[in-house]
Formats: sequence, structure tokens, C-alpha cells
Amino acid sequence: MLEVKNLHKVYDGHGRRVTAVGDLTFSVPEGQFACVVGPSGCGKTTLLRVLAGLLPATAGEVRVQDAPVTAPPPGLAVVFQEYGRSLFPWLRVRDNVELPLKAQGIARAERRKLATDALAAVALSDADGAYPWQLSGGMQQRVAIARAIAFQPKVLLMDEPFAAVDAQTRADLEDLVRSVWQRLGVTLLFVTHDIDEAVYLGQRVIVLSASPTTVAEDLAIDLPADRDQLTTRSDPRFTELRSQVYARIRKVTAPASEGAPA
Ligand SMILES: Nc1ncnc2c1ncn2[C@@H]1O[C@H](COP(=O)(O)OP(=O)(O)OP(=O)(O)O)[C@@H](O)[C@H]1O
Repeated sequence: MLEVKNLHKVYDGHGRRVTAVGDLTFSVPEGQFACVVGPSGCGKTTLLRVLAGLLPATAGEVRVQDAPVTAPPPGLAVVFQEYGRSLFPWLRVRDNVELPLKAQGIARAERRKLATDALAAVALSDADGAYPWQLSGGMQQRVAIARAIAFQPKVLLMDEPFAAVDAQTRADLEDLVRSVWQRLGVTLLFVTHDIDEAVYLGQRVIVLSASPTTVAEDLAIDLPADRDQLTTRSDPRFTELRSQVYARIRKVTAPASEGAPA
């Protein structure tokens, strides 16, 4: 369960004051897959950083699993876009996946089992002895996902995790994330620039306005739970939903004068 109540975030420094988040309120119930889309710079990454306990809110409150966030919450994992920077190049794949488990004090045999299962889930069993820089971008991102899965989070935050991979890998990773979500029953908040991706993945799409950010639209995605890249994306309902989200984004990014009477 995630709760964001009247979140307000201002960056203040070096003579520059930026209101990244205006007044944001929404919650994500236990086990839901929610996607967040919004114009560039509207504060999506800021929102995730506050939820992950990496950045303090200026005002308002965020709660994860019923507890106010003041530091990285237990049971929460984050997968960032920049997998290149999130994996340790001097550690082999398996050691990268086991590292957060070690930090949690999980015994060696249990760590090995969790890492083995997670690497199998992302089809990387063969790569466990490789270093991250020996892998392709898509494989590195699968390692980052395996690390999050092995941690067995209750809440998973993903910040544009597939922005830097090619289209085919992206489609595969989307399906991987949906199957992981279905298997783990994790509460998932997924930030993306890609409207089609948000509609394909989520049970719900939250559209944010341009800064100072608020929720512009909160749309239930009533597509069947069994999704696949061909059938789902050619479903007329998919097209309808993506058009709704697209229209809403256009509205929130349009200059204030657009559409006003002459
Ligand atoms: N550390 C920082 N210091 C000052 N301003 C910042 C900082 N981080 C972000 N900002 C500003 O806050 C606003 C929101 O940034 P943020 O990265 O959260 O948006 P975003 O929606 O994730 O952007 P994008 O979609 O382009 O990734 C932007 O105006 C940005 O310039």
C-alpha cells in the first residue's frame, strides 16, 4: 500500500527555486499495478525518490505499508532507468543480486537460493558469473530486475526502467515485469514516458499535470488480466484507452492560451 497526501516538493539551492511537485494526492492499494505518466519535468522521478525515502518532502506526507516514510522503507525496492549506474561493475551478476540480501543479514544459503531463483525468473541463470559490463543493456536491466525480485519486496518502484533498451527487448521486459508482478503480488508503481506502455502494463494510469504537479486524471485500465503484445495492443479498448490518456497529456502540456476563445 502506498499513500501520497498533499505532497509538495520544492528544490531550493544556488539561488534557484523549483517547485517540482505542487499538491499531489493518490494512493495505490496493496497488490495494484499503477503506472504514472506526465510531461517531462513534472516531478515523476522526484515523487519516486520521496516514496523511496531518498529525498524529504517539503510538505505533505508519503506512507508505505502504513508507515510514514522518513528513510528507505523496509520491503521497498526501486529499479531505475540507469541500470549501468545501478549495478556495481566490479561485482559479478550473482553478487550484485545478493548484495541487498547481504545487507539485510540474510544467511548465505538463503541468499544463494533467492538469487538463483531470481536469475532464473529473468532467464539469466547462465550469466550469474559474468560482470555487468559483459552484458547487453537489456540483460543488465534484467539483472537489476532480478536484484529487486530476490529482495522479495512488498512494494516495487520503477522509474522508466526500459527507456534505454531497443523495442524488442522492451516488449520482452514489459512482459517479464507483468509476470513478476502477477507472481509476487507486489504493489507496483511504474513511471514511464510511453503512453502505450502505461496502458499495456497497468491496471490503472495516473496522469500528472505539468509542474506544479497535481493528478490530472486517474484512469482504470479495464483490459483483461491476461495480456500479450499482439492481442492486447490490437484490442479496440486498448486504442480507446491510449487515446484518452494521450488527449489528457496533450491538454496538460498545451500552453495556457491554446483552446481559449480568440
Ligand atoms: N536535485 C535537483 N535540484 C534542483 N532541481 C531539481 C532537482 N531534481 C529535479 N529538479 C527539478 O525538478 C523538476 C522535476 O524534475 P523530475 O526529474 O522529478 O521530473 P520528471 O517528471 O521525472 O522528468 P523527466 O520526465 O524529464 O524524467 C524539474 O524542473 C527539475 O529541473
